[in-house]
Amino acid sequence: MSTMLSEDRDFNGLGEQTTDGQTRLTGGSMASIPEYYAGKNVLVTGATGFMGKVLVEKLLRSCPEVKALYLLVRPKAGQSMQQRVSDMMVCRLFDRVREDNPDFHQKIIPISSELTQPGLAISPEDVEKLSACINVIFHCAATIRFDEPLKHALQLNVIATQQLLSLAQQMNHLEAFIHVSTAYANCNRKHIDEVIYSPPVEPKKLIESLEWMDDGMVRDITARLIGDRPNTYTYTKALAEYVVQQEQDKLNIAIIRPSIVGASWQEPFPGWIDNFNGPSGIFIAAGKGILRTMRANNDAVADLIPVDVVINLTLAAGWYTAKHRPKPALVYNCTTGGINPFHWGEIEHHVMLSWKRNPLEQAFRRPNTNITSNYLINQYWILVSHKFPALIYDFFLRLSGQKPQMMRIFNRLHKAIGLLEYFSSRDWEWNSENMSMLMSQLTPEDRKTFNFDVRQLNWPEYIENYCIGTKKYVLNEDMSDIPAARQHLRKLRNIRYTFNTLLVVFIWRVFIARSQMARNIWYFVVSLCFKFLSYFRASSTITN
Ligand SMILES: CCCCCCCCCCCCCCCCCC(=O)SCCNC(=O)CCNC(=O)[C@H](O)C(C)(C)COP(=O)(O)OP(=O)(O)OC[C@H]1O[C@@H](n2cnc3c(N)ncnc32)[C@H](O)[C@@H]1OP(=O)(O)O
Ligand SMILES: NC(=O)C1=CN([C@@H]2O[C@H](COP(=O)(O)OP(=O)(O)OC[C@H]3O[C@@H](n4cnc5c(N)ncnc54)[C@H](OP(=O)(O)O)[C@@H]3O)[C@@H](O)[C@H]2O)C=CC1
Repeated sequence: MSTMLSEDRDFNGLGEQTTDGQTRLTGGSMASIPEYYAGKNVLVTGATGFMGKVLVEKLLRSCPEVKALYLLVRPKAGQSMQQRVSDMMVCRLFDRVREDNPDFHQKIIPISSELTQPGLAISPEDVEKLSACINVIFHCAATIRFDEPLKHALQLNVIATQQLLSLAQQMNHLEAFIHVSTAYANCNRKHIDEVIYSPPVEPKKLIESLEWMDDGMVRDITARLIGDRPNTYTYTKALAEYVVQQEQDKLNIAIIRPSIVGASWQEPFPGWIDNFNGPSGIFIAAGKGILRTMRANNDAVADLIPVDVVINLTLAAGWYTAKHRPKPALVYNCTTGGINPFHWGEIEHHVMLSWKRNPLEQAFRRPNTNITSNYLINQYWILVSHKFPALIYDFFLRLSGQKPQMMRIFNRLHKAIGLLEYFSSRDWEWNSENMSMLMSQLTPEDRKTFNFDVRQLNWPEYIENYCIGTKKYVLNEDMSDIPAARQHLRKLRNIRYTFNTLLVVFIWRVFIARSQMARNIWYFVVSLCFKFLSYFRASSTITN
């Protein structure tokens, strides 16, 4: 890989590598990223998802001469694919593109596709159209659920990728195929290089075996199959990388491996986020005062990466792959830990600070989350700070004739944090040399427009914008309501003080009623207080 890199660096804008490994001199300086995408037809899968949307927006905004974006979209939840794409384009994420070019939607061509179906359920006419015009593919679609049944995860993350690769081979003008993987595809290793590791099993054999098994049988063998990986997601993403690698002789391929993708850092505006995945749901649950404890290692690196950084790198990788056609295919570990590390303990601190400054509306309790790596301590706080308040709250809901709901919310939260704990309790080392190499290949202008230099990332500022982003864009809360949210937190504090005082008095009353010793202590403390009071009164009378 390192030989490959140095060879690539030598091109430095002077030549291109052809598919048969020959270097063809182009004799001039290399086109910038926007110049490269000008006039190109780009195919995007997963465009309605978190990262796909940001990719579409950035491509339209920073490469305004791109010819067309073909989006593979399925109808969902009673909405046609056309309706879904129209809804996507009116969302706030596209405000800046809309300002620059109100007609940007004309460049977007939705193609009906259900990736889990044979042939991706693309009509023959559309296949013909795509085969004739597509220049670059960005494959973002995947199931990212950690509890996905193996068969479905395999269908979408592996088989659909295989089918897309077959389609790509029919495309006459394809210059680059960019596959979005995850930095955790090989999370069973501590140190992860920018190489494709041997798959845990030959994907073809697994696909054939699972074909005849019913869901129950697959469920029974899933744990054995995934082995030391935590879920079917990371397992199938590892298989998908291998499947992509198999085609590297026929296509110009790159694999992007982002770590934990968070809200945007700078673009299109700081803090943009639209989902509860990964840390976002945790931050929100902490801000609402629901999450009080979670298992995480304070000193482990929290490898968050802003979504705009990932997308800038992905677009740059598309440009580089098309121009240089590196063989073997390059893998880009898109991570922050080795360059600008930040730890879960620091994240906790800054998230709490941020919620103090910009509280969420209608919090259940005052935000106060603590992370611990100790299982027993965590279980204790779950009982005291999650289950006990939930029981009391549900009891009052029942008394007032309403349906109890808090315990149900906590059960869902516990399921979610149970699935995330694996990632917050360990740390990994990723080699990210290719990210640095790619940066060195950009023109100074592209380095600004497609910035993925995470050395400049100021974590406290980023975390604050991230929390504000979840408030504004996920929960649709208004920033002007912050004074009311603060007032609500003060009310909660007073309720808590009153509750604690009543609890102490109650417990003490029970003790006094039952124990002579408790009564003696009580009389002793009360008489001591009286003595102090009369001493202070006497001394203040003398000084007056
Ligand atoms: C404060 C300090 C803290 C510091 C420590 C922080 C530690 C953080 C650790 C984060 C580690 C993240 C690691 C990720 C690593 C892999 C990265 C990737 O490659 S891949 C990327 C990572 N991949 C992932 O992150 C996927 C992980 N997620 C999953 O696998 C599943 O969501 C699930 C199994 C957790 C829940 O399944 P299920 O119970 O079936 O629930 P559904 O999903 O069906 O959602 C139902 C509805 O609830 C909504 N909602 C959801 N959450 C929340 C919330 N917290 N609240 C409120 N609402 C929430 C949801 O929007 C939906 O609404 P609607 O659409 O119905 O209106
Ligand atoms: N988010 C993260 O933290 C990370 C994500 N990644 C990778 O980045 C990529 C994008 O992730 P992200 O944007 O967060 O994921 P999302 O869940 O937000 O988006 C997934 C996309 O895939 C599409 N999709 C899912 N199933 C099908 C199907 N059967 N047919 C057609 N389209 C389908 C979804 O479409 P629909 O709207 O119709 O459901 C959606 O557009 C994935 O490959 C993921 O592995 C890697 C590291 C971290």
